[in-house]
Amino acid sequence: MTRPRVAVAQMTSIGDQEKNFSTVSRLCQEAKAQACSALFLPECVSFIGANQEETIAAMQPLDGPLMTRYRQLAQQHSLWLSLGGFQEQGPDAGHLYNCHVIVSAEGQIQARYRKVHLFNVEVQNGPVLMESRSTAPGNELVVCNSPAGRLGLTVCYDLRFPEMYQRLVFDMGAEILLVPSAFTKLTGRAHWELLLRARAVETQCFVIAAAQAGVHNHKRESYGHSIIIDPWGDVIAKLEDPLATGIAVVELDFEKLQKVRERMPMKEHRRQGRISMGWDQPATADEAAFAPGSTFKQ
Ligand SMILES: O=C(O)CNC(=O)[C@H](CS)NC(=O)CCC(=O)C(=O)O
Repeated sequence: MTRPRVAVAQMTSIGDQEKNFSTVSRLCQEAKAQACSALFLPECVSFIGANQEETIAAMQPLDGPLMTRYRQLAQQHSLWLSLGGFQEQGPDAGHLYNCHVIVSAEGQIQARYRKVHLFNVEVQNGPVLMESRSTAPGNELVVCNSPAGRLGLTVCYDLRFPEMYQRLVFDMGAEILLVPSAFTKLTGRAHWELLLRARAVETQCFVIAAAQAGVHNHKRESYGHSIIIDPWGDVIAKLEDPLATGIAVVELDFEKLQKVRERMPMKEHRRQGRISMGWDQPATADEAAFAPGSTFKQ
């Protein structure tokens, strides 16, 4: 059985697309030097602005010059890239999509997922983040085949909405759940690893979570702790320094995934759609919350 070798990245994006691009370029070299077939990068990989105006000014369509350069980078290194969050030109001049893009080793866009759950939260003793002021939500679930396995795409705050992961895995066949993030320091300390391991255990999937780390500007600081978890919930890779820029490399053991799923066949045991909202209510059909939008192309 195959054991795809993959890398999870960690970085500190800033308000300078050129500098972030050269950081990613360096991380690609490292991943290639360690014989990886795929590199997973965090949310806001190409840019983190100091305010919403800067972020809006950074947005580009996926066929624009910046994404074209990231596609060339993937091709040059013959490496699959998960660009965990790209400021994609949105539905109007004041809104972008927080877009997770998968690029193949040939430099083709294989899938794009627009973040569904937007982070409008006043973190206690932390920042006030109102993502929906500048970001329009997506409304499609996306899975995508890759040499590493079948990927389920999500972004950051989505992590707190487990029903989405259930559908990506049990209805759409994902084997690796991606959660590229820019978690705040405070919420990260409290919930990051707990939630990620829970998603891995309850879906029997690998979870790959590339994180933004450290100080981006005078207002933003991220928790770091990029991590890869296996389908039993074991942590199999993390950055030695939870705030450093770099990668952690691991081989994904699909035999273990198969064993975990065989020994506890949760997909078969699932009774979604056969339970009612009360003892005196009839069981109703499972209503689709999202339109499945698989962009699987292979
Ligand atoms: O603002 C941008 O440039 C890009 N978007 C983000 O960084 C988003 C929204 S502010 N961050 C999160 O979702 C953090 C979630 C989080 O920390 C939690 O769930 O606890």
